[in-house]
This record gives sequence, C-alpha cells and structure tokens, in this order.
Amino acid sequence: MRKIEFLDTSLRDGEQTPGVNFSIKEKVAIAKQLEKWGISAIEAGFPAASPDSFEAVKEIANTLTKTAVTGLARAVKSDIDAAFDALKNAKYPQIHVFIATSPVHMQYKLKKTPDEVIASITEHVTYARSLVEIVEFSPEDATRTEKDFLLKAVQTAVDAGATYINIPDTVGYTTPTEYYETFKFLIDNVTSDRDIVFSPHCHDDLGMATANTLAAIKAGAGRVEGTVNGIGERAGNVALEEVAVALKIREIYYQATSDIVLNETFATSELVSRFSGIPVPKNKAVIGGNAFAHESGIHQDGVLKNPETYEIITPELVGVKKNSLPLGKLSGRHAFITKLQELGFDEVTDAEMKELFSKFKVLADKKNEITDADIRALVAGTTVENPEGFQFDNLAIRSNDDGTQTVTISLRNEGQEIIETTANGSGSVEAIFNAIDQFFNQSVKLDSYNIIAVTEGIDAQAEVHVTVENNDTGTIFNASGLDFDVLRASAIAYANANTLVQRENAGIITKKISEKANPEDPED
Ligand SMILES: CC(=O)SCCNC(=O)CCNC(=O)[C@H](O)C(C)(C)COP(=O)(O)OP(=O)(O)OC[C@H]1O[C@@H](n2cnc3c(N)ncnc32)[C@H](O)[C@@H]1OP(=O)(O)O
Ligand SMILES: CC(C)C(=O)C(=O)O
Ligand SMILES: [Mg+2]
Repeated sequence: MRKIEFLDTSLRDGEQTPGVNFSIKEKVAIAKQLEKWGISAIEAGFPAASPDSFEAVKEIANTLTKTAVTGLARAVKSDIDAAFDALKNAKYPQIHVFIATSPVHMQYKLKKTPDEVIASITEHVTYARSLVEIVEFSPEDATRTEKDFLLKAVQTAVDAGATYINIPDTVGYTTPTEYYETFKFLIDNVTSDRDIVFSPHCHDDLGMATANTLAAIKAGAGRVEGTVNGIGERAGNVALEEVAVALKIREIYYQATSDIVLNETFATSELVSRFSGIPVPKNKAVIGGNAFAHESGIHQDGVLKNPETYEIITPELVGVKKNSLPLGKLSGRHAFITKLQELGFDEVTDAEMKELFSKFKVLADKKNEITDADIRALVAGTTVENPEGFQFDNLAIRSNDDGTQTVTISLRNEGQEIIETTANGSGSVEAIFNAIDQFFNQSVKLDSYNIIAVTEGIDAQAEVHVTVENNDTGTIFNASGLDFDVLRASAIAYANANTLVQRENAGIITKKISEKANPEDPED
C-alpha cells in the first residue's frame, strides 16, 4: 500500500480567501496543530509578499521540528532569496517555485513566450536547488496548458533539480477523468534517475476538487496539496480532511494510506474556522454539524439496528468525542486540567492555565454545563489573542422611550487605559457598531454579520463573525468574537475587525486585494 504525503497550504493559499488575515501568532498555533494532525509539509506563506508573511514563515520554520516547511516564490530570484532567508532555521526546508504555462497566462499576464517560460524554469529551479535540497515546481494553470508543453515544462523543472512536481488546477477547471489522464501522461513520460513525486493542487470552482484530487492519487500522485475546511482563493482549495477521510474509508480502492491522525481532524478544523472567521457549514462533508445526524425514520431505524446501515464515518474517527468528563461551576482545577489534556491541550503554560481557569469559572457561573466546544473556544480565545491594538472591555445598554438604544462601550489600549464612547442606534447591535465606529474614526463598511451558537441550548456561548471592508483600500477583513452574551460577542468581533483595519491603515499589515476584479484586465 502506498503512503500519500499531505501538504497543507491553509496559511498561504488559504489566506488568499477574501477577508482572511491570520496574525503571526494564529499562524504558529495553526502550524503546530497541523503538525499534530500529521501533515508532512506546511506551505507557511509567500515570504516575498510582505514583511508579515516573511516573519510568519520564519517563525513557523523556527518552531516546527517534525514537519517540512515550504515558502512560495515566483520564478524571480528575489522571491527565492526571501523564501530561503525565511526558511534558514527550518529543520526540513523546501522552496516552492511556480510560473504559469497556459497560453492565456503566458501571453497576457507574464507577457512571455513559451521559450522564455522554459528558460525561466531552468534558471529559477536551478537557483532554488542551489539553496535547498528539496524544491517543488508548479506550472500554474497546468490544466489549461497544452499537454506537450506541460510535459516540456515539467521535464525542464525535473532536469533542473525539482523533486516535487505539483500540477495545479488553478481555476478549478478540470474533471476527475481528465485530471487522471493528465497525471498518467506526465508520470508515464517524465524521465529522471531520481524519485519524482507528483501532486494535485485543486480548486473547487466547479465543486470537483475532492474528486479531482482522489483521481490524481489513483493515477499515481504521491503527495496532495490542500487546505483545512477547503479555505482558499475564490471557491477555495480541496478540503484536506475530506481527502484524508476518503482515503481511510476507501483505502482498498485507492491502495493508499496516509499519516494523518484522523482523530485530530475536528480540532484542526475548529481552530482554522475560528481564526479564519469562516464557519463550517452544517452540511459540510466529514466535519459539518450534520455529518453524523440521522433525521428520517427509516435511517434512524437502520442505525439503531446496525450503525453501518447509514454510517460510513463515525464521529470518533474524526475526533468528535463524547463529553466524557462534564464540567460545571463546582468543578475544580484538577478536573479542568484533565479535560484540557483530554482535548489535547498539553502545551498550556502555567500562566495561561491560571487565566483559563478563572475564565472557566466565570463562564461556569453563567452556564449549566460546560461542553468540550466551550473549552476549545476558551483556549482559542486565551492562548492566541491579538495583542496589538484595542481590546473590548465592557458595554452598557439603555433602551430609550422612542424605541432606540443607547450604548456606552469601553475599549482598553495596550497601556491598559480605558476609553469610553457612547452612541445611539435603532437596535442594540447598530448602537454598538456606531459607538465602535465613533471610537476608531475610520471609514469602514460592514459587509456581513453572522451569529453561531457554539453549543446547543439556551445558555450557549455565541460566536459572532463579521466581515468589514476598509473603504480607503478596498481590503476585506473577517473577525470573530466569542462570549456568553451575543451583544458582547458582536462588540468584540466588530472591535477586532476595526483593529485590523487600523493596523492596515498604519502600514503594520498588508493584504493584496485579490478579490476585486479589474474590468480592464483580460484575465478577470
Ligand atoms: C495561483 C496563485 O495562488 S499565485 C499566488 C498568489 N499570491 C499572491 O499574489 C500573494 C500576494 N501578492 C503580492 O503581495 C504581490 O502580488 C507581490 C509582492 C508578489 C508582487 O507585487 P508587485 O511587484 O506589485 O506585482 P503585481 O502583483 O502587481 O504583479 C505581479 C507581477 O509578477 C509577475 N508574475 C506573476 N507570477 C509570476 C511568476 N510565477 N513568476 C514570475 N513572475 C510572475 C506578473 O507578470 C507581474 O509582473 P509585471 O509587474 O512585470 O507585470
Ligand atoms: C501557486 C500555485 C501552486 C497555486 O496556488 C495555484 O496554481 O492554484
Ligand atoms: Mg492555488
């Protein structure tokens, strides 16, 4: 049975999702969880894109001990130098060089002839290979590239020293049969005296990313690329959890396995969802809230008689655990520590533990039963917070006789100074957002506002997701807030989003606007 390697690009392609902007701390926390999940290589970013991206790759390279870390680079020497500099301390560094090979990309975007692209592949893969042992090459938009030219580009990269050949379906255009044939064609025709590993990199524009990825494995691919929860540019990348579980359930058919620790899947998905601000839909395959729910009578009858009638994946397989140790307001420190360990949070420091326990006690006073989801939410909010900018402190609401609401909100700056603003609104949320707008005094448009209950029941914690647009730059930011009270969660989410906008305006973070189409550009 073949072992399929997994490369996760949630921190690079995943961050290209409109609105997603992970802080460096969040990226490191995700990278550590990915290592625990059994990912063999993490594409930690595009170091040449911004100082923030560079620092994140560097920090992850300094942190991981088991997993290879790779950085993306155009076929441009300074991009490759930036990737190498960021990866200097990685235990297992890799550099990923890409250049487009489809006619439309070469002619309009790169303004290069096919011969110039081939020369660029030789020059830049050779250069990357002079710096690190393991180089990955991607012919961008491979699935719209003419077959013989694709083979020529790939053979050129192999001859220049690339070990991993990634065949991106950049615009989510291919189909399973076609992609299978592309892989077969390349694997059968590329020659090398070294072992070359081919990998799919699928986008989900036509909803075929998982099927395409599995077809590539069937054709002989040895590594897969994708993201957690399928986040990524446009309709997203392939969701790696779907590929990992499909391989497990159909391992005989694919004659392949992986090192993915499947019972870490749910925790990985939840962390990425929280930090990306993108909730997992209830009907999402493998990890959605309904993935294991049986609603209709005939299905329930079948499952009661034998779960195998309708259940091919068990909740336990992907780490959805039964709440074996229920916690409440009378629980003590020992039970709390045991629960943290049971949930896999074994790296919590003493100081974090102290803070977590006091937050747990506050929550337990308000909520009858503290579930595992509450604890995970608590940990995510405490161990990774945005230390820069203003933090939500408190809010007070008054209903007026004319039906309007008045809100006084206080925010705390890094020096722990508390600043208050007051505003009116026709409803409480509007008044809260008006008060925060008044405080930040910057031009922001609210694009979306969503509330999710973290757990079931009337005393559930609320998670609020907002998407805002910085009117000065057009950049979109997602942010979330979590609290027992939905209005406080709303205030936290909106204040966090405004903090990101403020940091962009101050030049501390940069995010290229990829989500806005340019009508003048033939590619858009
Ligand atoms: C399919 C993918 O996911 S590709 C990865 C996409 N990710 C990103 O774009 C990350 C964020 N990007 C950025 O921060 C910026 O685009 C940067 C820093 C990389 C470059 O910024 P700028 O120098 O301002 O260039 P800009 O983005 O406007 O244009 C891209 C340039 O790179 C060229 N280019 C694009 N891809 C490649 C490549 N693989 N190899 C060589 N050149 C390339 C384009 O032709 C264009 O060149 P031109 O300026 O001569 O016309
Ligand atoms: C950079 C490449 C691998 C990419 O993300 C794509 O083509 O989708
Ligand atoms: Mg991609």
